[in-house]
Amino acid sequence: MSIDIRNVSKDFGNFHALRDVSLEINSGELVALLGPSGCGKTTLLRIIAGLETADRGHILFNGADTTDKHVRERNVGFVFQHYALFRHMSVFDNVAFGLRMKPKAIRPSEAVIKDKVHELLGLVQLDWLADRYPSQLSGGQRQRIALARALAVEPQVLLLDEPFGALDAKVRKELRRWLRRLHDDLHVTSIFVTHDQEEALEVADRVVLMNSGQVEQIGSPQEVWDHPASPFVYGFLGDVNLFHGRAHEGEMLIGEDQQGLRLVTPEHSTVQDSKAFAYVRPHDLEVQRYVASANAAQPVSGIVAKLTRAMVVGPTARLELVPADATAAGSGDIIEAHIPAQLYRDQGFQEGDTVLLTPRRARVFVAEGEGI
Ligand SMILES: Nc1ncnc2c1ncn2[C@@H]1O[C@H](COP(=O)(O)OP(=O)(O)OP(=O)(O)O)[C@@H](O)[C@H]1O
Repeated sequence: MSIDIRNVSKDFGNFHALRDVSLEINSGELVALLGPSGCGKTTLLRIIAGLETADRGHILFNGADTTDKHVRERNVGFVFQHYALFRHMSVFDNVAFGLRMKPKAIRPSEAVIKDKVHELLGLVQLDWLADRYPSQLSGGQRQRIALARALAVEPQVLLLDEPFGALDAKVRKELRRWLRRLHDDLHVTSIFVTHDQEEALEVADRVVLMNSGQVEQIGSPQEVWDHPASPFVYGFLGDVNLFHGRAHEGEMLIGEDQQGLRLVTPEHSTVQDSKAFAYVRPHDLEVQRYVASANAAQPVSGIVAKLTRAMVVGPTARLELVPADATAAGSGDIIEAHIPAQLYRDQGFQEGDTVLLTPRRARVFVAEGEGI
């Protein structure tokens, strides 16, 4: 089932929870809605489900408007962060619930229900827990049972709202791999809400980045990671350093003229002396020992910084640095660089060293309203 979200807006009083959101989800796709707390992810999910109505816009399932369709007619399965299992029912009865609630005319026989429930419990690999009660399950097991229950009525759309949000990091990781495999087997059109970028990038076919009720970018995990469309997306997807400077005719200067760094930005070739920001991921910063030139007038091509802290655990050395020229980074900002631990040892770096930082890759954004 394809889902077409067309120009959906929703206000709560004076607050704009969703502003003109449009999005097309292909049949069988697994899409992640990703964004910070309060950006409108759950509201959008609830509107798709029919639990909430949009003030403006439409939701189409397979091209047909759902506006007048009750939540029960939409054939949607849900899984929420807080396991909504019935505490007084066994695992078996929880999974059977949706089937037993069907109108008599289409309700399967108890024998068919039994087979179906065991098939679903097998699918989520928990058949051996059929007789237990929810209180006797781990958090991860409860979420898998919640998913089995949602799948029991063969929904055409599966909506998952932070399904693994309450679980610890290790279980979350296991479950998201498991969810991906399950989706590859079943191909139910699924929308997955999360504020965890790693989760979204690992699980989804496409990621929808939301901010303040709007869609900032839609793309495959690779696309949004490699080509963030806005400073917000860059900052939201992973660690990033922000450098301040000015852009002019295809070049950005970070820091003071003689002690700064020039970045070539052909995409801003028409910009005239505008405030600009460069985003650089910690692993895209090259770190070298700094040797001051005897000729003070000779320009330095890089950012001179002091290594204030080094965490060398495992294969990566995570370095915290403070720029010598405070105008290069935001005032008081620490620069983060990640280099191979072996390189750190080979170079004999130590806390307190002065080093030269040069970005291998940077993304420059010109301040809004300035430049072209
Ligand atoms: N029924 C409501 N009445 C008033 N405001 C609401 C209501 N539901 C949501 N909001 C507000 O709308 C905004 C978006 O809420 P929503 O739950 O969609 O965000 P979210 O992106 O899912 O956040 P989180 O990750 O914290 O769950 C929030 O500021 C929230 O306070």
